[in-house]
Amino acid sequence: MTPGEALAAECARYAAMGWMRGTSGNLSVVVDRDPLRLAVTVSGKDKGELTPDDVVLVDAGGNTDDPVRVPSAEAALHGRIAAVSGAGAVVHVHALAPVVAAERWPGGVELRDLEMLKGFGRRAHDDVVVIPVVPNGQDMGVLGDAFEEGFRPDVPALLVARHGVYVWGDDLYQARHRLECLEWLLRFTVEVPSSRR
Ligand SMILES: CSC[C@@H](O)[C@@H](O)C(=O)COP(=O)(O)O
Ligand SMILES: [Zn+2]
Repeated sequence: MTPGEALAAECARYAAMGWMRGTSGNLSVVVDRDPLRLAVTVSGKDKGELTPDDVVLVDAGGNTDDPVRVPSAEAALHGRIAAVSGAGAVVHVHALAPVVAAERWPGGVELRDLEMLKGFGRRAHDDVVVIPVVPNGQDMGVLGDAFEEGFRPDVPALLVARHGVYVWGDDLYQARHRLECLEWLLRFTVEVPSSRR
């Protein structure tokens, strides 16, 4: 499967889950490590209707020499995440639970004692996972700095307040499973009162 085919198929899956409403969200895969180059989804299109042609090659700063296609407005953050974490794929969606969780716990969202943590690469018990939260903004350099400041190699996710969630992994498949588990974990955390957790 080409990067374009894989990214379009993955976007269709997330869109069907209601996580890419109104053209929101963007996905990328690393196609070269040195220098870093990524295939990223184009900007502004309905992510549930992408074709394999709707991806752009960008450098670590999100810049492209493609004369036609416009890369995601958030391509530079994908580049920063891939560079810092070593991930092979980065996914960003606008699911609601991550944003509600970031709103309630702006200093970081704590997760513990839940079986689904295993799907996020952590232990179900005796392990506390804190998902970092950074303020939203339109400057990807500022967002990237905030991400890097709170980066921990064992937490492959970032919540952007009043915006959405980024998750990464070795490939799109691992990133998907981490995202699906994290969304479940955050939904549980916002819906169950702290006295019951
Ligand atoms: C509903 S607009 C959302 C955008 O501003 C942005 O946050 C987003 O996720 C998609 O941007 P895009 O440039 O299409 O990749
Ligand atoms: Zn977004």
